[in-house]
Amino acid sequence: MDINEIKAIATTEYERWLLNTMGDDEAQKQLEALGGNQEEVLDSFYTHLSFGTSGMRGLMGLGTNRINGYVVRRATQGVANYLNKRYSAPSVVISYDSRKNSEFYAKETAAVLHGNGIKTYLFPEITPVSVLSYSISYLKCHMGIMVTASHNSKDYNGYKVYNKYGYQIVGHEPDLILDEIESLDYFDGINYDPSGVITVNNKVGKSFVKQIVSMTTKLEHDTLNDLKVIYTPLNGAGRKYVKDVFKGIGFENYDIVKVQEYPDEKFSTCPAPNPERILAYDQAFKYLDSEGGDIIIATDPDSDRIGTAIYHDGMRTLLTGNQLGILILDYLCHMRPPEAGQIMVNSIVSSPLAGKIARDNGLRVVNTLTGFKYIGEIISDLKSENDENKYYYGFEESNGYLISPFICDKDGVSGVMITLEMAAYHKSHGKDMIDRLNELYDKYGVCVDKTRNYFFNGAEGADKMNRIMAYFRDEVNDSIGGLKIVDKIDYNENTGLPKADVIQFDLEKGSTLIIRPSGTESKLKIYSFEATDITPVEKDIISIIEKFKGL
Ligand SMILES: O=P([O-])(O)O[C@H]1O[C@H](COP(=O)(O)O)[C@@H](O)[C@H](O)[C@H]1O
Ligand SMILES: [Mg+2]
Repeated sequence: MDINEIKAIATTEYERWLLNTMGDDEAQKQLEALGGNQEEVLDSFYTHLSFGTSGMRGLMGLGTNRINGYVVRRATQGVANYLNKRYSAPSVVISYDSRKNSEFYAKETAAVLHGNGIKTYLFPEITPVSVLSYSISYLKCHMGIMVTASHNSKDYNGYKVYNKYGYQIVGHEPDLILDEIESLDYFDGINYDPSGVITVNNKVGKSFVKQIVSMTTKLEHDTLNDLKVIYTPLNGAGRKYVKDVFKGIGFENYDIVKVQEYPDEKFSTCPAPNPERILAYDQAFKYLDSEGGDIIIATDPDSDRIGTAIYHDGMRTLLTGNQLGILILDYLCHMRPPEAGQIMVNSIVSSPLAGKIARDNGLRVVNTLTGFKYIGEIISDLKSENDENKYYYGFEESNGYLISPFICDKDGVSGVMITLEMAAYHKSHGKDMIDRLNELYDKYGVCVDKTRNYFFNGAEGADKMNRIMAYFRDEVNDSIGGLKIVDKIDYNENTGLPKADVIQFDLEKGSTLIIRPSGTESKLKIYSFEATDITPVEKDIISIIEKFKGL
């Protein structure tokens, strides 16, 4: 389809929405405001939101390619139809984070599910997504839904869907649910009944915290409390649970960044509430500068990502998701050595250094595609064979960690606990986290990892990203930036993993480059792992991307 046909479809759909939202004054106002901007109409209506790496996610606003009440209710009606066909008496638990409209969409989701005769539980307040995952088995539900756009900026929202095992839907399930959704209209055939939704009681959360506290590595009280932590929930759902875990393990030496302690739907002091980005630590560093402290720990708004930053040699230093993953692995191996047959699971974009350390400690390493759902699937398979003890640890590059198979999703709350214990342990040996990392580089070889993001907005951006991927797939075969390509893996071919739009280049001198479009944001991600300086490679890649950007 060429761009003019796509524009025509978007305009027709826009006009249909104008007609069908009569009576909804707010929607009419927003649609009319959109009307003057052709590009906005195109982006809002050129496609229907679909399931990406982590559910349905998009900018909030009116349109089929946006998150709004109409899109949420239609998606939920599709989910309800799917569940009612599959189970005789399905039940669902719903949670939400702190962003604008999250509570409203969660309530709309509950009303539609209940309107379809589904037993529906709703958390009474903002709750981490890992608690939602936990609550699915606790409440014996068939599904869980979390309203969140995770770490994205304030204008986004989304809808994560969990299966009855507690990980985000994978394989054919998203397609089956999408088929149901796509057979529906946005304005008709949606059942709705907000009465009779059950409020989740606080036993679930208490049991979750108890589980986490039982996973502590039990440092001496003084060793633990010699570390001063500045914690920021980035205005999200982590605060209450993290505080309860601190209490449970006897940790008192912390401050919470005041301006980020409670929800602020504008994320005024952290416009990018993403623990992967140094910007997110700005307030926490200011706090540390005035109040003192050893490390900063941050969780994202739905509290499944966690990151950490310190002053090292006087410089503000953010650990990458891989570095933190490696340090947690190293610490765990020291405190509770792996048993024979145990596995570490990580994604294909995780640092090869983690694999080296894991193997050296007797672990078997299993790689998955990007998306913690694939790690969750492995845990769930182990559970179904009563083999969950084989799971030792799992992590992914984008700041997701899980130190025990007590749930099937990454968890920021236990992540905070283990990070603080690891840092306290190293402090008691006169080191900070970077010192320990350098020791690991000395032992296993340097592996510098970097993830670069290139944003491409809207319909045209999506098209450009496709063309860039095609270019790397078809045209780049011999060398990049003067380094010879030793091996090239296209994950769209048979690699033993599900097919995915990912290309990996193994270069001479032990470097690796991986390119893929993000499944959660409109951007291309380029990951590099280098044993050597690959600045020329970086330059080459950037010039290719810039060329396409300008086209
Ligand atoms: O947003 P979160 O914290 O749920 O994190 C989500 O996005 C990450 C990055 O995905 P992508 O590279 O496709 O953008 C995934 O690895 C993760 O498993 C997923 O849950
Ligand atoms: Mg998140």
